This record gives sequence, C-alpha cells and structure tokens, in this order.
Amino acid sequence: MKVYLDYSATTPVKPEVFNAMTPYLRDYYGNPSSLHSYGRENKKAIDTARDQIAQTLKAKPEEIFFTGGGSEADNWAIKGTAEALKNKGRHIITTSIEHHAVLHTCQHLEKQGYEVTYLPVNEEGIISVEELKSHLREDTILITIMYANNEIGTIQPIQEIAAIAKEHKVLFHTDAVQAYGHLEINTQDLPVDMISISAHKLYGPKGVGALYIRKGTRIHNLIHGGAQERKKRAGTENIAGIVGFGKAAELAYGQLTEHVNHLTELRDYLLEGIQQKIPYTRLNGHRQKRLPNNVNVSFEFIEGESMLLSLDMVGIAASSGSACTSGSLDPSHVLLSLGLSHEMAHGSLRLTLGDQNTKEEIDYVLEQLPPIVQRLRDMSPLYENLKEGAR
Ligand SMILES: Cc1ncc(COP(=O)(O)O)c(C=O)c1O
Ligand code: FES
Repeated sequence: MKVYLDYSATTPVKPEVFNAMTPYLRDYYGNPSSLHSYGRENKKAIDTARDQIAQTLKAKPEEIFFTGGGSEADNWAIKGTAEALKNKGRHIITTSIEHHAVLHTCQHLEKQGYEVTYLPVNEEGIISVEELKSHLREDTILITIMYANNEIGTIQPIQEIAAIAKEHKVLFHTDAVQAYGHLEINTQDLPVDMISISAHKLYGPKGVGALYIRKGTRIHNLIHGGAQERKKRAGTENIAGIVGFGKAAELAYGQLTEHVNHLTELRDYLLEGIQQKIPYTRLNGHRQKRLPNNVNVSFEFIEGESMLLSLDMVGIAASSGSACTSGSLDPSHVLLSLGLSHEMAHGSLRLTLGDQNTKEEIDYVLEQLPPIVQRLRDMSPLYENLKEGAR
C-alpha cells in the first residue's frame, strides 16, 4: 500500500484543475498584454481566475495580485512595505515560528538596518496578544504573523491581531499559505492589509500564488519590469498556472465544509490511534486550534530520520522537523520555539492529510507505525535506561 501523508508539503493537482489548465498550455498561447484576439482570450482567463480567488476571500478582484508562489508573496509583502514606509519607521513584528519565506526576509531586512521583534509562542505554539501589544512602538510599520503554521498546524488569534494592528494603524500581513483552502478567510470581517496564498497547497499547480493587497495599502514593487498586474508585478503571466489556481480555489471553497469534516475526522482518528498505541508520545501544537489536516507528534527516544526511512519502506510518505530531512543542520525552529528539547524535536513526525486519504489508509499507518517506533526505541540507549530505571 502507498499512503501519501505530506499534503502540507504539497498536493497533487486535481483532475478538474488539470483539465482547466491544459488548453492554456496547448492552444491558447497569446501574450495577455497583446491587443489581438490571441492575447485578449488569455487576459480574459486571468481575469476569471482573479474573480474566482477574490470571491473566496470576499475581496475585490483588483486586490488580488498573482505571484510566482507563496514565498514571493511573503517577500513582496514584507520588503515592499519596508521600503514604502522606511521614512515612517523601521520596526517590524513577527513570530519565531514563521515559515522561512518570512523569517529569512526579516533577517535580510535586519541587515539593512531594520529592527525585527520575533514574538515567542507558548508551548502550544500560540502567541500572546498582550505581548504583541507591549512590543508596538511609534516606529512599528508592519506586523507579519502567519495564519496557521505549516509544521504544527497551530492557528493564531488572527482576528485579535488584526484588530490591534488596525487600532494602532500598523499594517498587518498574514502568511495564509497553509490556512487557505482549510479555513474561511473573509477580508470584509478581518481587517488585514495583505495575505499570502499559494496554489500548490490546495490541489493547484506549483509556482503560482497571490498576494491580496487591500485597496489603499502603500507597498513598493518587488519585481520591476512590464506593466502586468496593474503595474505592480512585472513579468508575462503564468497563464495556465493562474487558471489552475483559480479553479483550485473555486473547488476548495465550494466544498470547504465537506473537505474539512472529512479531514478532521481522519486527523482525530489518526491522532487518537497513535496516542493509544504508542507510549511516550507528545502532540506538538494546540489540540483544538489547529489545521484540520495536521498531526505532529514527537516520540521520545528516537530519531525522526530513521523513522521517515522506515515509513517510506512500507510506502508511507511523511515528514519531520529533523535535520536530516530539511537538509539543514538544525532541528526545526518551530519545535524548539515550543520549548521542546533537541531530542524531542528530532523525534518528531508530521503527518498531513488530504482529500484522497481514506480510513483504510489510516488503519494501515496505525498498524505500521507502532512496531517501527518500538524497533527504533529498542536500539536507543536512552530507552534502555528508562526501562532499567523502571525495573
Ligand atoms: C506557511 C508557508 N508559507 C510560505 C510557503 C511558501 O510557499 P511556496 O512554496 O508557494 O513558495 C509555504 C510552503 O511551504 C508555507 O507552508
Ligand atoms: S533526525 Fe537525524 S539528526 Fe536529527
């Protein structure tokens, strides 16, 4: 059996999305900036996708700007604001658990003379809004806090954060790459200025995303060149990608409740099964305030890398916050921010569900995982000590 449980890394393109895209790779090749019919057809297709995405966010179509993915949207929101407001102030507030697209952008700005406050999170991965308030300064120009975390699925108190930002007249950007397609995001109720989203997390193609920019928000361009995207983001459009993104967004929000119910049921079944069958397990993140598709657990006394390889051998694709999988030398900054020891951070397993997963697949995982964990623990000297202590 093969079970894909890494939907937060990326999702497969849905057949309907693929079908919507193919004509734009095969037949309609005009440049949307051209005035002839070849171009006009494609301009229309982009406008349709823009409408589809605007509707899911209850936004105006002219507030949606297509980008080359979530990372670009994050870079644009942060660098574009920093540059536009540099005479007003140079202080930015973010959190210690952001995606690297946000963290590394902030670190880049620090080198340019900006000051960045990285808010800590509690052991469930949530920031304190009181603490956020206490860090606001005269020269704070931007708050950038993710909607939901990609590793532990934790959902931040976005409504409260947005209200604080508005009250203090500070711009608020949220990286909603993981939340989009799982949670309702209504820009009419939520006073947010910028939102990053990405197509490949909701069954759309990779390499296309968008930045929602509320009308009237001051932001400089990131990509300079032609007059595309109302002169805000240059470059001949990725038409097929944009069409696919529009279709994927429409489908995701058309079936949101069913999708979320399906995921939540499987998630809880998986999590409860793991907790029941495997002792010395810790759930990372908040039990309720979490994405419907995220299970992130740490198993004491084992290494995440060996666990992933063993799972892969029995056909289960998962991920972990460990050094070996991410190709970096450090364990996950998110798990360390929760206060986990390096050992526990290394023993973490992220299982993220998607629309194709079934209860049979979860049963298979619940059958395969416990002996794998046990086998790895049997090889661990720390576990040996624990058993001896218990004797
Ligand atoms: C929270 C978050 N932000 C940003 C990104 C980057 O998006 P993209 O892969 O489209 O550049 C990701 C994807 O891994 C993510 O999970
Ligand atoms: S999981 Fe391999 S070094 Fe941490």
